[in-house]
Formats: sequence, structure tokens, C-alpha cells
Amino acid sequence: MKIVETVEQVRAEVAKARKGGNKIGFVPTMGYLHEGHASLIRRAKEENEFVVVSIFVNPTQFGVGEDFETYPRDLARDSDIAEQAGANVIFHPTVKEMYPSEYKTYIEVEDITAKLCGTSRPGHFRGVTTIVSKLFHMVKADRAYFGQKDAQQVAVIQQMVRDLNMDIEIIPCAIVREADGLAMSSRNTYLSPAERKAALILSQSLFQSEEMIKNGELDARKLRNWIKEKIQCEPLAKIDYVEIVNGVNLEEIEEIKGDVLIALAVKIGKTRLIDNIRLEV
Ligand SMILES: Nc1ncnc2c1ncn2[C@@H]1O[C@H](COP(=O)(O)OP(=O)(O)OP(=O)(O)O)[C@@H](O)[C@H]1O
Ligand SMILES: CC(C)(CO)[C@@H](O)C(=O)[O-]
Ligand code: BAL
Repeated sequence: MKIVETVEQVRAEVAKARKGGNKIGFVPTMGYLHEGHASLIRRAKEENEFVVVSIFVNPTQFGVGEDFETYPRDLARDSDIAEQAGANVIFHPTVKEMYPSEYKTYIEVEDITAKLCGTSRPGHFRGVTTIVSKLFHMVKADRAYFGQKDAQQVAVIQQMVRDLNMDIEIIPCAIVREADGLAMSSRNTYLSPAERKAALILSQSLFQSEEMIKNGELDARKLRNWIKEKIQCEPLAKIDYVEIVNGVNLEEIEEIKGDVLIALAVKIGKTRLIDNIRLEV
């Protein structure tokens, strides 16, 4: 596995692989890899001969007062995990390589970026779509792999790819969880032992909602209130949002029917965590 830092180098590696007749799979990440990322890399390697993983903590998707500076970074550890999972190249550019001082172009998807995480992180998805489209132009993959843990991010990127006729297939991948249900996330490392326990409130409320739906609860407003009340019982938790929406257009729904996404963002102490479940009812 090679680690490269410049656009020119990653283009050269991909061109060589393409010349050899290989399909290219791409896994964009912000690093500090865990089993969730590894599952994306393994899937990419199953479906493509050559896999590029990008590791870049993208400043334009962080708001003022968010954790851009403190976001965990460990390239040595990441390269071991990526290599074991089957990556051929890690693309690890500097901020200057991606955003030179004369940089002026941004990509913005409207409407679905204003809901859910977009409400509490204004500008976040503009940063995500800008960096992802830059990476797509650099890597020119056949397929790109994204985790459903960031369900809104997947919907936004699929919208961008459709709207801009990008020639790449987006593959959403299932959420990987710890044994006790907590969705894996690089930000879990911020949690103290007490917060780590309290963080279970996210997955537990989602799993119990799924049971309630199976037992016939189809009123979205009632279910949403129930989830909120359950989370409010956890003293270390502060709700950012709990939403029950259509899984494709993220429009709020009244009746739990069809493609349903229950998505939530909750602060546990100072750490903002997200989780969701998507169901066909
Ligand atoms: N638990 C998980 N299961 C499946 N995919 C995941 C999981 N966690 C992250 N991913 C996916 O990995 C890709 C890179 O995500 P990122 O590097 O931001 O990791 P993260 O753990 O989500 O970090 P953060 O703490 O910022 O939420 C994204 O497509 C994301 O959805
Ligand atoms: C897609 C992404 C790598 C863009 O910076 C990031 O938002 C992430 O890690 O999910
Ligand atoms: N996985 C989403 C990246 C972010 O929270 O900025």
C-alpha cells in the first residue's frame, strides 16, 4: 500500500491501476479509522480491484467552535487498518493541497441540506459536497462507499451526483456497531467512561422504536415524543434533534409508512453523536 499526499501522485496511481484494467473503489474518510471504516474498505475491495482511501480532516465542513483542531489524527495507526482491510493507496493531502490560498469554488445542494444536521451545523454540507466533489475529480473512481451512519450525508451526495451527472456509483453501507449497540464513530474517543455508558441512549431508543413500530405504532409524532422523553431521562444527554422522515427526500412524515428514517443527534457532555435506523414499513 502506498501513501501519497499530492493530487498529481494520486492521479498517477489511479491512472496506472486503470491502465491495468482495474475498477477503482473509493472510500473518503476523515481518518482515525475504526471497524466502520474498515467494513467500507473491505466492501470496496470485494467489488473493485483497486481501492483508494482518502484521509483528510476537511476544514470547510467544520463550523466555528466545532472540533476541527482537536479531531483525532493518527496516520500510522490508520495505515495499518487501511492496509489490512485491502486499501491500495491512502491519499492524505495537506489543507494547502486541497484549498490553495486563491481557492474560491463551493458546491451547494439545496433543501435537504437545511434539515436535520444542517440546522445545527450551518455550512457543514456545503463543505462536505465541496470536498467530496473535489475528491471525486481527483480519484475518478467507479464506485464510492459511504456509511449509513451519516444517513443525511449519503442522501446529499446521491442528490449531488444525480444533479451534476457525476459518473460514479454511490454505495451506501450498513452501520457497524459496538457489541452493546453504540454506532462506531471516531468521536466516541472523546467520551469519558460515564459518557460512554450514557451514549447507549441513542441506539437503545432507536432499537426500542423499531420494536414499537413492529408492534403497530405508526404515529410518527407519538413515537418522536416517546424517543425524546426517553433521551431526556438520561442526565448526560442533551437532544439536538430527533426526526422521523422519508429516507430519500428527508421530508417529515406523519404516518410511519414506506421508506422511513429515524435520525437523531444528541450531545453527550460536549460530544455530539448521531445515529439512525432506516426501515421499510
Ligand atoms: N459505524 C459506522 N458504520 C459504517 N460506516 C461508518 C461508521 N462510522 C463512520 N462511517 C463512515 O465512514 C466514512 C468516513 O466517516 P468519518 O471519517 O467521518 O468517520 P466517523 O467515525 O463517522 O467520524 P465522526 O466521529 O466524524 O462521526 C463515512 O462515510 C461514514 O459514514
Ligand atoms: C465524506 C467526508 C470524508 C468528507 O470530508 C466526511 O464527511 C466523512 O468522513 O463522513
Ligand atoms: N462523518 C461526518 C463528518 C463530520 O461530522 O464532520
